[in-house]
Amino acid sequence: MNMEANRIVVKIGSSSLTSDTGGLNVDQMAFFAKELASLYQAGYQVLLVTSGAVAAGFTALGFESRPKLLHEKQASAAVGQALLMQAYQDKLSKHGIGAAQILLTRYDFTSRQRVHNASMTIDELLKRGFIPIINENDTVSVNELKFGDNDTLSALVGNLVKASKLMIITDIDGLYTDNPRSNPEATRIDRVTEITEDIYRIAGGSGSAVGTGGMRSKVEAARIATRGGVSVFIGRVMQQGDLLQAVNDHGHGTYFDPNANSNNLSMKKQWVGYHSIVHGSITVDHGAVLALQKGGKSLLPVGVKQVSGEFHPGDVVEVIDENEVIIGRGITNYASWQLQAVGGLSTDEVSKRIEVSRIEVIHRDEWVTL
Ligand SMILES: Nc1ncnc2c1ncn2[C@@H]1O[C@H](COP(=O)(O)OP(=O)(O)O)[C@@H](O)[C@H]1O
Ligand SMILES: N[C@@H](CCC(=O)OP(=O)(O)O)C(=O)O
Repeated sequence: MNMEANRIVVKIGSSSLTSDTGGLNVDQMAFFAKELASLYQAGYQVLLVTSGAVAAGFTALGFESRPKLLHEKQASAAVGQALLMQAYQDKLSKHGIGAAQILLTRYDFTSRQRVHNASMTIDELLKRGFIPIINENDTVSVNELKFGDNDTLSALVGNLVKASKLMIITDIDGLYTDNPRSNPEATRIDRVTEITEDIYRIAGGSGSAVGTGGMRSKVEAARIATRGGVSVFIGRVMQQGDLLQAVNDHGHGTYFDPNANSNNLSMKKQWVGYHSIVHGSITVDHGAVLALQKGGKSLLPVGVKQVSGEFHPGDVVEVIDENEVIIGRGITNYASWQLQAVGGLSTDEVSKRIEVSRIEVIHRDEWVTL
């Protein structure tokens, strides 16, 4: 087993750690600490992505239910994050394991230098036998509190550390054909080999009273992680030993196979596809869509129909088809004004009109299909 094959990212949602009325469920925290310890003792390097700061903190601040306003949630997280870490440190120490806090924002992932630094810190902690405990830096992170995206965060972390598995632990034993809370006829899907539009559709909207992401954001996380070559489990861990069993493919939940074509996306492609800031968009014709999606080809000016936003060579742009569906992202070699002038023209025509360092609008090595 190489180092990365040994790495497991476990994501635990608010609903598993806190009560519906807020506040930490200390017994649950002790239970999860034991479950994490069992992975650790089995020889895995364990990383935890935990939610629960807002849910842990809002009652202490005097709110009766999860607050709605951003600054109220941020204040709750400031209180709750400390409680959360204190509880993890306390419970993990009973198993002789040290806990380290890492708070990240989506913005941190947009900088390759910050990503690199986070990755080096994590490596060092793992080398020294600590469990990195990661949460969104809620007090400064606007997007997280708007979208409750710790599911996405766990996928980004899984890809960043090249984990072999991402275990998304929630209050339900997997993805069902419909929300089982509203439809008792719904049945569980045990394995997903490809995340299709249908899978998204059945994942529906957001979930419990304390959580925010719901099943949809978990499926989205599964898509990002499987795309990066990471196997994903979404499910429930209730009895002692369940987590290790789930890691060993016998869990109560849904397994998502890693994308066979992912070839473990390089750090650069991961950054382009999932972390970078998009500066504009390029609409392309049907032929270009096929060339990019199926043919593994570069985007040439001839396929460009429309350009929006202002961007420069080296910026990341989104590519959309004529129905405005996003098909991927890549690094552009053209400025937006250049592309506006030569979109739709043949390569010969382009070189007669403007000077660019590379004739491809987006080179296939700098392209990620989404
Ligand atoms: N198709 C589905 N299958 C399973 N759960 C679903 C589905 N659609 C919606 N849900 C809801 O998603 C919830 C889990 O999401 P959430 O409450 O955000 O959990 P967490 O706090 O663990 O992130 C479930 O409790 C369930 O109500
Ligand atoms: N970072 C936030 C996560 C918010 C949240 O509820 O997320 P989740 O339970 O994963 O849907 C927190 O710690 O409260």
